[in-house]
Amino acid sequence: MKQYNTIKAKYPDALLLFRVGDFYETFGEDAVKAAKILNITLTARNNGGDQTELAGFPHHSLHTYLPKLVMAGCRVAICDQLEDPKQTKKIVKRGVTELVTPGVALNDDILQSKSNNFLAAVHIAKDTVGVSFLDVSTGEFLTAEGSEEYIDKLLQNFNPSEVLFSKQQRKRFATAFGDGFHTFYLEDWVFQQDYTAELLQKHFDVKNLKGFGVDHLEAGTIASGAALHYLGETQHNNLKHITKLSRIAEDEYVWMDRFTIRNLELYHSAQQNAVTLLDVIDMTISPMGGRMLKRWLALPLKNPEKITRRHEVVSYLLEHPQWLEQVQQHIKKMSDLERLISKTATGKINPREVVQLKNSMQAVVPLKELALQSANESLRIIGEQLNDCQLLRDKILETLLEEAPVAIGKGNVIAQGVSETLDELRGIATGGKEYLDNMLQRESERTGITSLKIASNNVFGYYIEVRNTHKDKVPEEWIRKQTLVSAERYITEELKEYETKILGAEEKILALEQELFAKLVQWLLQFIAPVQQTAALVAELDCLASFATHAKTCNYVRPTLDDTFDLHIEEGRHPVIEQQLPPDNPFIANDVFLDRDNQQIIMITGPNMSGKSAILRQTALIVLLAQMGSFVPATAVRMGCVDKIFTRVGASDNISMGESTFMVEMNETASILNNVSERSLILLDEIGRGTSTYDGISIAWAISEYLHEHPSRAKTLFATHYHELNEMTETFSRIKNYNVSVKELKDNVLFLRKLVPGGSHHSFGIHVAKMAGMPKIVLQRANKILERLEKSHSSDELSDKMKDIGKDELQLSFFNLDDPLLVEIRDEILETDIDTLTPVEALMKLNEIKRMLQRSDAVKLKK
Ligand SMILES: Nc1ncnc2c1ncn2[C@@H]1O[C@H](COP(=O)(O)OP(=O)(O)OP(=O)(O)O)[C@@H](O)[C@H]1O
Repeated sequence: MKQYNTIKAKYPDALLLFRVGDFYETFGEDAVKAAKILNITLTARNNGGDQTELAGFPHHSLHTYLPKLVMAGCRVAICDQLEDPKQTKKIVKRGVTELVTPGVALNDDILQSKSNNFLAAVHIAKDTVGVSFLDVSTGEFLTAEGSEEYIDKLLQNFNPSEVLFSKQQRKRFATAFGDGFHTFYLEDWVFQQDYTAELLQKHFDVKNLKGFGVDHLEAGTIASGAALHYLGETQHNNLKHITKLSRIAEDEYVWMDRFTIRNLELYHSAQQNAVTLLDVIDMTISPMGGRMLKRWLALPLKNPEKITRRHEVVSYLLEHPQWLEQVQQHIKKMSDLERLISKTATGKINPREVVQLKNSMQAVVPLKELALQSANESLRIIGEQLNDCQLLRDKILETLLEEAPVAIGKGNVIAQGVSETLDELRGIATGGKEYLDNMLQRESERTGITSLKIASNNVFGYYIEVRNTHKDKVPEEWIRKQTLVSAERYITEELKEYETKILGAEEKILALEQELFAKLVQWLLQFIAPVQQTAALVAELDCLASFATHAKTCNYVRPTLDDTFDLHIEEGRHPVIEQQLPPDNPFIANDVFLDRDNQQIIMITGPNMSGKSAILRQTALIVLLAQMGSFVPATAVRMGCVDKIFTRVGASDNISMGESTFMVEMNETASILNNVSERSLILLDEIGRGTSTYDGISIAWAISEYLHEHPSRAKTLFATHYHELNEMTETFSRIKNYNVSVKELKDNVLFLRKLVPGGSHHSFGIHVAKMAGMPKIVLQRANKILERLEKSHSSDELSDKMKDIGKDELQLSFFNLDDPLLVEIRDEILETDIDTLTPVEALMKLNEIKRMLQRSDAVKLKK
């Protein structure tokens, strides 16, 4: 326990897996935690008078248990035996060989093939924030600097598995970025400029970081240095695959804040099992392609030339289906090149994986040829840059056996002809066995014992076995070693001699194979950069092929980019919803036209559930897909590139997320108004409904007016229940009213889901309340009130009608219901003094009552 305690003291924050013989053991609090997470037995043992908890598992089960511990958020220190217990009489030397944390993992069981596993470090400086993202499993190392909002967006995009910051910034981090991450703090001195710069320069073997274009990002490089420091702390010292530090160029990508990313459900959704855009569009074949697609989705391009180049390739692939198929066939043959080469660098690659590396690079040969032959220039450039690393392939081919096993140390790894010594030893090992066979035959003939057998076990080594019936024929010089029920086992001088030779040879073979394999892995290190570059190009091809496949399957078209500020979508569809509707309920396509001169802001009114949000979101998704380089779900799209996408959803949609409502909504809307640009696309969904009707309308009105008057004239879609906003078109020339049409049936509505010009006059909340199962009596009453109020055009008429309704009449049985909102609605109606209201105010009051009914519906549904 003394040795355990010394080691444990060095890793107080980690769960220590302590190798004892064939087991990994945990003790004390670690054992309690491990037993709970792994569902293994917790026992206790006496430790010098004290009881210590103990839980363990066989060492070969590490790959099953380790991921569970790490995914539960544990940092796990693996303490191994550093010497062969057989070779020492003292306590075996032990030491931590790896510290696995959520953000620093190389284990295939922990990593997801189509997702990066990023470790992030954040450094909050005086007037900026620096961030770094490092995936030790692929070698990607990125940095950026900017406002808290920007860093927050990047954290959302890169979704790191672990985030580091300094001890003194613990609170600031939580305030700025929330508590949704696995976090770990490092001592403050790590986040010092001198220390981190020196660490990075030493790692990259450079005098300064100018070559990476990041030297001006002080906070960013501090964060990067801290991430690198952490790798050292977690015993990851072979990091040759981290070959560069790249800047995330903010100005190259479309800006989307965390709210937009979440609201558009690009790659994660607040609802469990909800289908995301990535789920729908991802048709990549390779893990590196999958990871790149996710990155492209998080960082859509702004530069029209770069986007057009991707569109051109997708067009080419669609026009040449055979070419596309062949490309995909070759990519299919490749393993995860990025992770294989990272494993090579970290020394964690096994023989079978080295063969996979060779076979993957082999598939690059025909891929390169295909790309070079293509008539598309971008593809030819990819072809030129693809490096099939012939030297690497030849060397692996001649060094390793094609069927090399996973485990080194069990033989059959190194090919014939690599080492003369190895071949000789193999000759002895197999020749020795042959000799034993000859000996068996010779001794059988000499002794006349027909059932002689030569075998071996761990205790006696090789022996000759004689059944009891032949015992009397055994020669004198044989030495008896073991007696069984029906046989005796003997050894002979000759047998011992050959055994030594064979066993010696086998041991030497294994040691030599290990040595030769290690040498090969070392030699492979020179190929890190070309393999990484090739992997990135294959990933790019895979993404473009995925766009083409998806475009074909789902009938997407190529968008046309121009340098206008327009957005013209003809028959646009929502890429996710259209996939989920049953065949008998096809998606209804809609046109959306926005520009800066005539139709800058579209007010979309329409009943609940009519499809307003779908139109807003599909517009953003079409723009995003186009700027990623993908084709789009529409019949035609012409657009100027967008530089920022803002989405805001009125607070009541967020109630379920438990956010403070109206304040959040206003804060977020304010941030749009402060950041809006000429090329921004703004989607506002029911903004203002988190407060009373009067406030809500006023705020929605003021926001729309601001956007209209703002010199940026940013394109805006505003979905709202407030029909009052339709009046804005009279004053503001670039605001246009549209509504999502419905057909009114006798006592129901039919959703046509078509966006048509003009405002709408009802919100049909009562119909939706009916659909949601509101008690009939409530509905009847609501309809009656609605009908009378809507017929009223003048104050007098309205007040008469309201008087007509009569307060006594409102004392209905349905108000005895438990729903506190219904009681609130009743009070609202009873307290309304209709005589004091103007017609508009009376109508607003009515709307408020309707909205309360809808909210009541929401409460009911939630229950
Ligand atoms: N164009 C369409 N074609 C077919 N189905 C659609 C279409 N648009 C929306 N839907 C379906 O209608 C449902 C409601 O749409 P959506 O959430 O956009 O309505 P909404 O008008 O925003 O409602 P609310 O005002 O209550 O938020 C969607 O979940 C989808 O299943």
